[in-house]
Amino acid sequence: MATEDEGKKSLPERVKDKMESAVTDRTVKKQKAPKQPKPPKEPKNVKPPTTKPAKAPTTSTEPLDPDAMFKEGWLKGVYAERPAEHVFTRFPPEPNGYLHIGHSKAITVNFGFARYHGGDCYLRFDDTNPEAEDEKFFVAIQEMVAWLGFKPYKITYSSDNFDRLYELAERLIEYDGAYVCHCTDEEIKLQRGGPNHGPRFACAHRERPTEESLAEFRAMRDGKYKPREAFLRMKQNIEDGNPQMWDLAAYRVLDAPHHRTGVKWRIYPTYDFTHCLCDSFEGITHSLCTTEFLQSRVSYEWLCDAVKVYKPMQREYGRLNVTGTVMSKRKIAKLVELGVVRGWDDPRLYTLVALRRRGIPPGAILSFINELGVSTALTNIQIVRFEQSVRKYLELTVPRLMLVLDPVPVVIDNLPDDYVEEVELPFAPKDPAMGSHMVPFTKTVYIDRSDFREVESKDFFRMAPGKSVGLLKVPYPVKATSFKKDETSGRVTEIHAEYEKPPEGESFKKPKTYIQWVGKSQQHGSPVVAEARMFNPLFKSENPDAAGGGYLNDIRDDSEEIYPTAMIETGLTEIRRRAPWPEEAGEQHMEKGELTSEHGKDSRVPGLETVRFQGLRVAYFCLDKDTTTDKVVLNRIVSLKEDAGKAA
Ligand SMILES: Nc1ncnc2c1ncn2[C@@H]1O[C@H](COP(=O)(O)OP(=O)(O)OP(=O)(O)O)[C@@H](O)[C@H]1O
Ligand SMILES: NC(=O)CC[C@H](N)C(=O)O
Repeated sequence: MATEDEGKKSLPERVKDKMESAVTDRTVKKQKAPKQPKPPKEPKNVKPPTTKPAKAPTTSTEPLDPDAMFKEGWLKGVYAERPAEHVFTRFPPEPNGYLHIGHSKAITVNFGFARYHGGDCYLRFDDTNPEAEDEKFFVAIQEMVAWLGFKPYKITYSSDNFDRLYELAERLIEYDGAYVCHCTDEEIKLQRGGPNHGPRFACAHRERPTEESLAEFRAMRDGKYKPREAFLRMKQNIEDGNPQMWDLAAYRVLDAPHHRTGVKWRIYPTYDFTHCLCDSFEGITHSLCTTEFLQSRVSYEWLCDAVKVYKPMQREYGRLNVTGTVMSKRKIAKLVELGVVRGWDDPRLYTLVALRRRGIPPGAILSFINELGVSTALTNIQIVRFEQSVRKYLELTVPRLMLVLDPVPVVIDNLPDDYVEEVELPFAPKDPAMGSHMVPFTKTVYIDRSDFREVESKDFFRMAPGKSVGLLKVPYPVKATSFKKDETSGRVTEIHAEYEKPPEGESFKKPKTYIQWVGKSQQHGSPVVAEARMFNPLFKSENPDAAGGGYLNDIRDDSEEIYPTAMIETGLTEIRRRAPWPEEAGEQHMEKGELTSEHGKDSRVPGLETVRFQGLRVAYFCLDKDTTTDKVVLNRIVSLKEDAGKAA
């Protein structure tokens, strides 16, 4: 039976310790400072950031130092530029969709950076676009941050600052840093100049008196204008080569109630006006975002200076993009609408809810991001590389048991009808500390159809008539003697065999191969019958969007293969009881009842996807949320080897 020796840590626990130390307080380098945000001191010597990414091991199975991405490379350089006493970062999603795998990089970078430096990270909902926002996304985003093992210092909303932002907008007008403009989109396009439009030029509104702009801005606020009839523009520097300085919009009129402020506002601040100021209000020391905001850094700094507030430091890292899939909200919505996938959490998608449902442990995602390292370069990663990283993580962590996907009964004729021999199976052959469990070896056992051949051949070492094969952990081999077939389908329905127990004192020839099996014993509750869902990539090509006819024409027919009568041995009961085994940072959070969404029936109970195991010789699996008291449903997390998973 499984040992529960608390004093001595098992291999997975040690591995987990190593991998999770990025998300626990144990490795925090400094004592936590008081939690009041305060502007940091400027560094005396500003060193340029290095763009060397943390080194990822290519062949080693040793887990990488979980803090590598902060200790080395670009993020090390970012800290060196501003070695703040108390680091404050923020993760600022727009609450307009489900997070995807790319966001896990942003979460790990921001929360992880703060934690590594003994600081804090805000979860700030960037909710300045009421037309696209929805309550369900607020919950889903919080849940994903917790699932990855992070706890926000505070959950804030850009909209919390609407009053303060409005005041600063008036101040900016008074400082002659903004004006109310009535130009149309077409006029603005012309003003911006370019090859077909001639030189850049300012519009007439730019020079209107500040009192007039102030009055017009108040009129915008009070409902005088309809959307697009007026907007507040920052008076930046249209001579600058950077388009982010060409008098960007600061406020626009919108006819949409806001989920938090209701109908109080008719004008809403833009991203360019809001983001840097919210960063400033929260005392953010390092505002880490993706490289598409590189040019925005100039307007970010300009605005903080223009309204004379504390200026955080924005730095930009490369996005994480997974190829061979689609991540755009609109495209995923279409797949859901057309019924190509089961929902936003379909295990073939790369949303975080989908990865969770597929059984990917949160620690495997953190470890993957850490392996990739952070630099300013865009990271394009193939699905197979992600899966390889997950496989490596699971290999070191989850328990094993026996499962047959497509079972065929083997009747061992020379055993008595009621024969039951309890056979001990370790949960992790290389790690005795994970313990073992007993499985019933019986007169009828089930093996996988692929492990039997009707005609034996020299190069086949599994079960065939006249050939001996080992059943994992069963003391002696079995030899197939005959088999029955269904004449219509041509499928083998039953195999007969002999147990090759030698006479007392005689030795026996060890078989070349051992195969997995599941015993048949009602008394032991064996087998457990399950529907196994085997997932392959959803798309045929690396770039589904470029496929002829677009991504909808690139969908594989075999992206999901179902084995309706897979069989699992009794070890599942213990793995279920102990789940999550090993414990995962974010999944522990769930047990503490910190989540609020509808995930599972009771969000305080770890989800079914935390019941993970390696089906020996088959693949890594978890329980799917479709599992009920009457039916077990399995998801294949990843195959055991890369090739098996790629079979197209
Ligand atoms: N692929 C990605 N890789 C790394 N970080 C990302 C990625 N996508 C978004 N982020 C970052 O996550 C944070 C919050 O994202 P937000 O939801 O506002 O982004 P987005 O760009 O709208 O995402 P989407 O890809 O869904 O359009 C931002 O700081 C953003 O830069
Ligand atoms: N600076 C940022 O991180 C940008 C966040 C913002 N919510 C966006 O993606 O548009």
